[in-house]
Amino acid sequence: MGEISVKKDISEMSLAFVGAGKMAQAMAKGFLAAGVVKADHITATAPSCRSQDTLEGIGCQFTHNNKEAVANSDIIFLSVKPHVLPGVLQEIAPVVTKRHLMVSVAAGVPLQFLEEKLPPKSRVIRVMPNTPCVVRQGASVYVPGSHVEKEDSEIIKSLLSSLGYCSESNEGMISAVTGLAGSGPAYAFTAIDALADGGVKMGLPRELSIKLAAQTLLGASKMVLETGKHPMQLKDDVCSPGGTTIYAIHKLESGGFRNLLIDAVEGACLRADAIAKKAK
Ligand SMILES: NC(=O)C1=CN([C@@H]2O[C@H](COP(=O)(O)OP(=O)(O)OC[C@H]3O[C@@H](n4cnc5c(N)ncnc54)[C@H](O)[C@@H]3O)[C@@H](O)[C@H]2O)C=CC1
Ligand SMILES: O=C(O)[C@@H]1CCC=N1
Repeated sequence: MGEISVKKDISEMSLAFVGAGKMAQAMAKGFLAAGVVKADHITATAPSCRSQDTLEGIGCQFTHNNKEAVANSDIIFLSVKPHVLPGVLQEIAPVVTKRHLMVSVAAGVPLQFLEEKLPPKSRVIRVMPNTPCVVRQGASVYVPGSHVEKEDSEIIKSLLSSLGYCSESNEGMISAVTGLAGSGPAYAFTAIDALADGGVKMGLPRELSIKLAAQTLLGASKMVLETGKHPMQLKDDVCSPGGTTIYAIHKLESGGFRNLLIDAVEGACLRADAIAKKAK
């Protein structure tokens, strides 16, 4: 019953994205693809007109007026860059009321900072999404702030679940989530491009090479999620004794493949922590 009534409510709610860039567009398109929000219930704001055509093209409203967009909406996604957020919070704070559920997707900006810049008792949720939510294969985590009610969390969980995997977490984990899942699509895109380069080097046409690389990562990911088997067991199943794969794995290990990926997640996580320190 809870889920049905929450979904019914959401379809009547109005959403504003303050900041109309890549993350906002990915989420807006994902929500529309999922059918959880009506296009004309979404407004996005930005100082320039760069994303106006794209957003209006999918039926959303676009404006340069942050305060007006906030004042006229129920759920506000703060989707500007972290360094822009303090100024935006100062600008919109006078129009934020009990009506509003404020949702920040900004990497590294702590809940305490957000709550301090908004009126007392503002309902604030911190989310770390990723861009694959545009195809409803996102991976996101949300952390409720001090004044968030159970129904607020349910609404956000329902919205984010429509974009892919989502779970509630605590703020101590969010930098690590950022390093792994928020930034992670960029590692995967780089891996796909590099694998495709390998195919091209060995004579495959570029288009086929990219398709094979992307589908191979997609298939491997689905096997991990759907079989429940450990990734290393699945890896062993591909490595025939004395076969081709174990020669490739040896190359990857010699080049520090795992260390590099661990370093990548750590690097992004530490950067998120550094942004958080600056916000204090
Ligand atoms: N791109 C990604 O994969 C992810 C981004 N995020 C977070 O999402 C937020 C936005 O990132 P992106 O979309 O990548 O950046 P972006 O640069 O594509 O978008 C930022 C948007 O904010 C607008 N903007 C700038 N100043 C503004 C102001 N004063 N008022 C209203 N809008 C303003 C820009 O015109 C632009 O539309 C960041 O805080 C980032 O940490 C979180 C997870 C993943
Ligand atoms: O690179 C960034 O800072 C943002 C946050 C996570 C993914 N993109």
